[in-house]
Amino acid sequence: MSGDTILSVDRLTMRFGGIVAVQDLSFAAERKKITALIGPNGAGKTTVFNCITGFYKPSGGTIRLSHDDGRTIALERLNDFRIAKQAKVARTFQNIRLFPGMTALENLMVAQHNALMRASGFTLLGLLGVPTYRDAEKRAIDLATDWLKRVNLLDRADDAAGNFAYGDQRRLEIARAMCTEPALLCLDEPAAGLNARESAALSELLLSIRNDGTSILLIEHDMSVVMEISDHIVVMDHGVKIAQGSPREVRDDPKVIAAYLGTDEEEAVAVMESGS
Ligand SMILES: Nc1ncnc2c1ncn2[C@@H]1O[C@H](COP(=O)(O)OP(=O)(O)OP(=O)(O)O)[C@@H](O)[C@H]1O
Repeated sequence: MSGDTILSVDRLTMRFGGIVAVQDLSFAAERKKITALIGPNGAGKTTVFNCITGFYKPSGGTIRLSHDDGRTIALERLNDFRIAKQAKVARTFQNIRLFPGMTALENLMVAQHNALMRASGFTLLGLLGVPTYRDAEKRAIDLATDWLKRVNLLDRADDAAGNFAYGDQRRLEIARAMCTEPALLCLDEPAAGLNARESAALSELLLSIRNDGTSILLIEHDMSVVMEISDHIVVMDHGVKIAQGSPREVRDDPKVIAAYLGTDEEEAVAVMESGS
């Protein structure tokens, strides 16, 4: 793995009975960059995410995460809880999974549960008053407040997340993932259901997260977002990688256009229009 690589996927294969959802897929994601995984419906993108984040145990291949302190973690051997905690990989889902009855602030505090429990020494006495716990709690509130500001939801900190507009929920979900202070942020279709103005705000938010030093792996169908913010794009079709490169390289690749044309004309037009 090179010094700049944070995630290295090597010959990843995932079978469901007779279905081969992902076959011998290899790619790398660079540190402090945005890597997009694109492809037509059913290409295998979410399956790759589920393997990286421990929701599926791959049928074959390796997934290595390298931290900037030199530690390398074999993700395919860990469950989802350990991948989040030890490897510091956070993810969002295609379908929003906030706690709808909790306030925006509470959603961001829950994300910091691990750090708070550590500070309590995992005891009730710790929770009740040890200074390290109080310091950790203040830090958690400060971090949550910072993120609410960054996603323009500070004035709604005390409102139930379930009452938020769709675009606001999407941004809150990203803020919640960022409150875990991830090394790698995996976003599964963050622009789904957003209007053009919300998509533009999302692009800006993701670029600012990258510029602050977090590596991002992105699945996205909205080509205006993908082409604008990605540093590197990996294209899948039918479970295999068919192309990779910069947005310009991928946009001009006839294999990519053919893959999109073969399945969904609207998506193909979107790919080509982003290039004009
Ligand atoms: N749990 C599962 N059991 C059986 N088949 C599955 C499972 N998950 C995914 N598949 C199959 O694997 C293939 C890839 O699906 P996947 O959801 O990874 O594609 P995708 O590229 O994310 O698609 P989309 O863009 O529509 O979300 C599909 O044929 C799908 O039906």
